Amino acid sequence: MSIFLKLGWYFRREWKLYLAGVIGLILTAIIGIVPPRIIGNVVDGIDQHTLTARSLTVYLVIIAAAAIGQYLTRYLWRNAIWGGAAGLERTLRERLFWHFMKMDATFYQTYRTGDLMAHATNDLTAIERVAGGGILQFADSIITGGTTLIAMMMLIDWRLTIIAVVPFPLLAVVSWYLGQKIHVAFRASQAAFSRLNNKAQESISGIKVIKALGQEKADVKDFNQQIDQTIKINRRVNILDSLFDPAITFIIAVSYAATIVLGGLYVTHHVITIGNLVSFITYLGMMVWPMFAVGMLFNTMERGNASYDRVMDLLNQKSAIVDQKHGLAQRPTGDIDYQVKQFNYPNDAGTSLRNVQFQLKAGQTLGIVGRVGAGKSTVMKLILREFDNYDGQISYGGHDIKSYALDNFLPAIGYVPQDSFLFSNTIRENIRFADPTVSQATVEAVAAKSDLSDQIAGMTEGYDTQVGEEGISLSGGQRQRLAIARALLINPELLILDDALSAVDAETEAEILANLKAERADKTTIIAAHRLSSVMNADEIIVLDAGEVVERGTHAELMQQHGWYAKMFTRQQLETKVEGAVQ
Ligand SMILES: Nc1ncnc2c1ncn2[C@@H]1O[C@H](COP(=O)(O)OP(=O)(O)OP(=O)(O)O)[C@@H](O)[C@H]1O
Repeated sequence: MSIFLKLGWYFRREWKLYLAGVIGLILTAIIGIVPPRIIGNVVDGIDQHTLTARSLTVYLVIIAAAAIGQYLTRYLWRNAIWGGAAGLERTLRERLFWHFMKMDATFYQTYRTGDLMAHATNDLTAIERVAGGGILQFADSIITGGTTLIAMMMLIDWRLTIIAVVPFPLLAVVSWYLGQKIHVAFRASQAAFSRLNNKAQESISGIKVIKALGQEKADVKDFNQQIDQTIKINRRVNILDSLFDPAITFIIAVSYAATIVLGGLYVTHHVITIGNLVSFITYLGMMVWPMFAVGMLFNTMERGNASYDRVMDLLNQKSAIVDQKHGLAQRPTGDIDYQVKQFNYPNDAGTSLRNVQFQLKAGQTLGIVGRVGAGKSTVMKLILREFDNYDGQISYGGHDIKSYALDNFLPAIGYVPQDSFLFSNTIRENIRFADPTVSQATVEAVAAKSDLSDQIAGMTEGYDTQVGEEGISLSGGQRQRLAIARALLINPELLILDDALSAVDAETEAEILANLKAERADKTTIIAAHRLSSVMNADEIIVLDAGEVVERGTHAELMQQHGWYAKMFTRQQLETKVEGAVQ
């Protein structure tokens, strides 16, 4: 029953719809009493030779009117209750999707995509069933069952009714007992489905790697094991499910047997007429569905309850990134002051950044270099507010970045990581993703700055070329350039290129960087790169090692320090020369 309380907020919101549904159900139940009673009268009329053509016609008209009445009332409740269920599904889907949009990087590190998809599909369906089928089963078992019972008692015989309902409490006990077990089993089954979903999602996304490493068989074996495990867990739900129906059938059979024995005795002793007994047995037949409804209701509620708890577990997860209620509503501009004393990734004991400090005037360029895993991306992630749990302060335009409203802060930053996500859409739509209303001329201008125009011109479909899922039909370099064009479209105050030109050749990279310098004279840029020539023109370069700044200065200053930068730069220059000579 608790799921109805948990969904109380929705039923209160949609009370008019549900009231209409319940009224429809009550009317359907009341009208449903009429035909069996009429049939009983007809039987008595035949038995007592009192049935006339006129009374038969009246009976037929009443039955026809009852049928038409039920047609209308059924239409009323179906529309109302199924409409209500669809509304709940919509509300929960929207809420969950919005929640996904707001959650932080830690959330996505904790939950896997397949798991989240399972919550958004199977679990929401189970909850929706409570507001549709569940309400119907609840109302049916109480309204139809109750009305029929009253009719049996008032219109036929109360003693016979009591005998017929003696086995009913057994149904409540069985339903309650199995319902409890189903709750636990169904939660486990949904969790198993999540794992399976996740496995399928990961295997499909990673199919190229699986094939390249010849792991198809091993992966199929792993998948089969997960299927077996899921089926094993589901089997328990099925067993519990299949215990319901026979229990109900058994209880009904006992009721019928008792009714026929006692009813037969009453007829022979003239306590009730044969017509009454026929009506009574028809009413008892009408009790079958409400009794099944009781069983199904427990089942629906427990499934809905288990799924509701799972979805609520997700919705109750709070993002660690707090968007200030009355955050600064302005676009960040001006100088950046980065002062991070220490940063550890959540759930990671190691320190990822220590004493990283730099100041960047509006329009300047900062280069960040260092070996693999030195902390270059981490420096950027803190500016992008992926994590807020650092010791220190990062200011933009004189204000702590945490004091800006996220909706104003993030759109001012153009972030291009090494592997940008592209949507399965056309090149044009990917470029103007941040503003689908911009003109073709604007799209072409940013494509030109990213040195992508010639490449697009060479494609048969040009800007209408579909890039495929995650941009699969483009080369690595084309994907990177498209991502840069997409970031440039918003003319960001701060452009962050996180190894975003690693897949293009040095010459093209130099061209793109020159374009950016010319176009973005008053805008700030941060470039992290492994190829040191990418940052040699920066106003300041910092060299990171194990999360700490070990060298800093301009290119010329760093070359004079004869440290990691100077050594690396010389080596890379030599490699370029050797490559050039070989070609
Ligand atoms: N989400 C995360 N959770 C825990 N640790 C992380 C996370 N992301 C990165 N790290 C760790 O933080 C350290 C710095 O990683 P980061 O990605 O900043 O390095 P990087 O210098 O950008 O490396 P690369 O040159 O390979 O891109 C690494 O040791 C990495 O394992």
